[in-house]
Amino acid sequence: MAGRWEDFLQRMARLLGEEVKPFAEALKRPEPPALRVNTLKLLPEHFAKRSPFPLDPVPWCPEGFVVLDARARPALHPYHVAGLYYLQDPAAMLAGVLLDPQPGEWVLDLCAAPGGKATHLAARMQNCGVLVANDPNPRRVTVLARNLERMGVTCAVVLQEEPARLAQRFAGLFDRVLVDAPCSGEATLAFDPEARRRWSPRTVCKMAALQSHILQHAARLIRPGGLLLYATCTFAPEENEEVIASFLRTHPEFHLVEVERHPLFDRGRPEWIHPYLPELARAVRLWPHRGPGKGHFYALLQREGEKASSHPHPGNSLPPEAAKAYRSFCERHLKGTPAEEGLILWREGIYRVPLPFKMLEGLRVLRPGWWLGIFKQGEFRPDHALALGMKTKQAKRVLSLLPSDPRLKAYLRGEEFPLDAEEGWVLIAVEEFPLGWGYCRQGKLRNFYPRAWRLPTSLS
Ligand SMILES: C[S@@+](CC[C@H](N)C(=O)[O-])C[C@H]1O[C@@H](n2cnc3c(N)ncnc32)[C@H](O)[C@@H]1O
Repeated sequence: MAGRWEDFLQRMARLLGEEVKPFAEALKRPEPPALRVNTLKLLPEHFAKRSPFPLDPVPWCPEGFVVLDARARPALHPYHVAGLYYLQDPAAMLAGVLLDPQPGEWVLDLCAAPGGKATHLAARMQNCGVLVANDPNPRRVTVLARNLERMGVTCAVVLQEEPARLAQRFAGLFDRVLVDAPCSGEATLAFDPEARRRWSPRTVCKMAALQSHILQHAARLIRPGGLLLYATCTFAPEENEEVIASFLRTHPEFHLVEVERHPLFDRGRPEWIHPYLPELARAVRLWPHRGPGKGHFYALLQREGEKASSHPHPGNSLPPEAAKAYRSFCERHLKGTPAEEGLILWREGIYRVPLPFKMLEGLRVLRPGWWLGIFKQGEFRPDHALALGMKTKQAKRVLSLLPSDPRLKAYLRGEEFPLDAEEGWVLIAVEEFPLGWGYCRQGKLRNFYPRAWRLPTSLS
């Protein structure tokens, strides 16, 4: 671990003095897993009652808990695939709390993959409004789409774009924007050899330039009076206070917002940069040696002015044959239609879009909205995202399994099993939480659990 780790600690010692010792120890200590309960599925207090693991609340996030049993493997529990929680560093949970998006708003997560913070934003919005979740990295954006799906997010558009292209298309439209910027990742240096290999003082400078570039485009996306949250998981003042100071110099229409402070929050450090800008103290620093998590920097900015106009509504453009097939599926298998407005047909998929589809023309779109199903040869076949975005009480036929039921693991491994039921689609659930679809025919359940999500057979 020598070399870059030592260089990093020397830099930090110049800032922190004696405090660098507990800081370095905390960075090296293995962190217990932490999870954020998905309030789209259940309330934190209800989860706490049924949790298979002992939990300790995260002090600044009502949905967040640290798992107290070091042997627990929450990623392998069926509640995880059912989207009841997202495994997330406690320090990262503060983004959703500080930005605090409201139902009905238009929210943009500009650097969203793999989706820890985006899924939190959607839950705070109660799936109501528009969440544009964007990441330019093609591999990471696929994981982002999958995580949004697993968590039952139905208000998201997933894009793979450069911030400049979004700024041209959506200028001044968003109520809140999150820039969880790519950074030198100093919070991960102790346990991530790849982050250590990449880290150097030059990387810090390069990342600072990229962060300023992203922020500049983010600023154009915010409506008057809207909020912009800047976040990093790194400690270097060059990537934190300096980026914000230079942003404020070139964007006088923004100011730093004083956030409600928890005793474990440290303030931003104006004294670590030149020229001295006292309001930088309004930023928040979380340190690994002072509370749970590996540390983060946050700065909440507000654009001056008042909201001027309301947001455009999506229209319906579903061709009649596709609409007929979708309705006939809903009549036969569901109690009502989960989505009536904003229906479109795009690349054989029927989606519920949260904004006018023409606003997405020419952009690299992964998901224009909630994927309801495929329309092919006159038939509608439900998609996995439909299952995860609905409630079991909305389906006519549900196979509800306990976590200990061997059929549950068989389902997650993609296996078929006998089922004595009428022919048709069955919503498979762990207790009352949907996991996916099966199709029952001739006493057997055909498995429609997506291949990419299946448990390896070795995990029996
Ligand atoms: C810190 S990670 C985001 C983590 C994510 N917000 C979460 O909570 O799961 C930073 C992300 O920025 C993306 N990124 C890299 N360059 C970018 C750019 N020029 N514009 C926007 N995002 C970028 C990376 O692909 C990466 O996924």
